[in-house]
Order: sequence, then C-alpha cells, then structure tokens
Amino acid sequence: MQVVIKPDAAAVAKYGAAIFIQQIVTKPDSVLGLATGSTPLALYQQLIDAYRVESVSFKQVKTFNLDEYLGLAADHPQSYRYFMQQHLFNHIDIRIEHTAVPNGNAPDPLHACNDYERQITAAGGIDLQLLGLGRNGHIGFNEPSSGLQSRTRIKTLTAATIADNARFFQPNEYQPHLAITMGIGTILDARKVVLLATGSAKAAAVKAMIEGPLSASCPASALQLHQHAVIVIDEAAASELTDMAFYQHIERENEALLRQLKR
Ligand SMILES: N[C@@H]1[C@@H](O)[C@H](O)[C@@H](COP(=O)(O)O)O[C@@H]1O
Repeated sequence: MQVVIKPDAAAVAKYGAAIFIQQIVTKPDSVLGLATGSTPLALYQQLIDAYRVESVSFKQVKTFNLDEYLGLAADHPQSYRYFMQQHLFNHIDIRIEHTAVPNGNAPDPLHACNDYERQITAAGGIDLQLLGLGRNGHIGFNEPSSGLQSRTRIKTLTAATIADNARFFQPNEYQPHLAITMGIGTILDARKVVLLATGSAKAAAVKAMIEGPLSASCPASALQLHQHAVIVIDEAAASELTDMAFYQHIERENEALLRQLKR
C-alpha cells in the first residue's frame, strides 16, 4: 500500500486526478472503475477541467461504476447512473455506450450481476479503479462481513450506511436498502486502485484499513493484498494512524527517488 497524506481535501482530489489523467494520457483506451459519493466530486471536477483545456480526451475510455441502488431506474435523481451523468459524463467527451453502471432496475438482478462481471472481463479488465471509503470501512457497497473474494452481487446495506446516505434523499422519499455492487474480488482484480478519504469522520475506517488486520470486518483492509493500491487521504482522515510520520517519510523518500530517476 502506498499511503499519501495531503494537507486537505482539495490536495487529495488534485493528487488523485493526476493519477487518472496520467493513466488516460498513457493509455487512451483505458478501462476505468469509478465511484460515487461526495469524496470523488472534486476529482471529477478536475477531470472535467483537464478535458476543457484539452489535456485529456475520454473518447476511447471505458468506465465501470462500482455500484447502484437496487430498485432505482437510471433516470432517478438518486441513482448512481444519474449521479455519474450529472457530475462527470455530461461534461466530457466520453461515449455513453462506453459507460457502465450496474442496472438497478434489471428484471433479473442476479443475471445482471453476473453479466456485469462478464462485461468487465470482455473489456479487458479494469486498469485503474477509484474508491471512496464508508465510515464503517466499506468499499463500493461491500459492507462489513463481505467476502474478501466476492464478485458483483446484491448486498443489504447496514443501518449506518443507510443513515449516512440519507442526506441525498428527500425526507419522505423511498431509500433503497439493497444495492448491486462489484465484489471485493472484482475490485482487487483492477490493475491499480486509488482510494480517496477525507475528513475526521473517516479516520477510524482509515486506521482499520491501513493498520488493522486483514478482515471482512473492514472490507477496505482487503486492499492490503493489492500490489498497486494508493491510499490518498487528508490529515484529518489520517489523524488516527499510529505510523503517520513514517508514511510521510516514505513519501518524501519516494519523491526524492523519482526526482533522481528523472535527472
Ligand atoms: N457506495 C458509496 C461508496 O462507494 C462511497 O465510497 C461511500 C462514501 O461516500 P462519501 O464519499 O460521500 O463519504 O458512499 C456510498 O456508500
């Protein structure tokens, strides 16, 4: 795991966006795994800005989103498909047929889950996967107790996650308790993973993910098994880490090494 600690959320987004831009510039037909939630919003804005100044084109890019609420149609304002259209896809030159979000309204959701796995495989697998982090350590909608090798399937959301996401729904609006999500095994198959977490509310989950045992109790701890996992956090999210000074030292060493190699 590479742990990168930045002073604030804006610097986290900038660092994360630079990884995505470099990926697309290096491989214009990259397959990206994308996430929803409030954390990736600033990164998406950076990608939109880069597209507008012609630093990057998404014409050949393909995307697969992590998850979707079960029972919400694509045009429902709280659906993750709608979120992606509003916050990224409508503002860049990506081809809509190259963007995939699990179908929350599929007549046969179990088939839709298996089909999603097949689509990812047919696209050649995910080159770079973006992740946020739930306060209980979930990634995608893989709640605590999720199998560490799980594949795309239907998951029941915890009361904590439902409460955390209630802010996006109107007081009397139906809020799904089930979702389709890529599994932890699906996420671990991505060639590179970038997880962003900001704010003190995520500090306990960040500690469990980085310094806790590998455990289904903290699904994000599965990233300890990944060969190219970059964890980008702000100081507030890093505040409970025991070895914070060591991670900062490693980053300084890495940067110095990179400068030397570039000479
Ligand atoms: N399914 C999403 C996750 O993919 C996301 O990481 C999490 C955290 O969201 P936020 O970034 O708003 O804290 O929320 C939801 O549960």
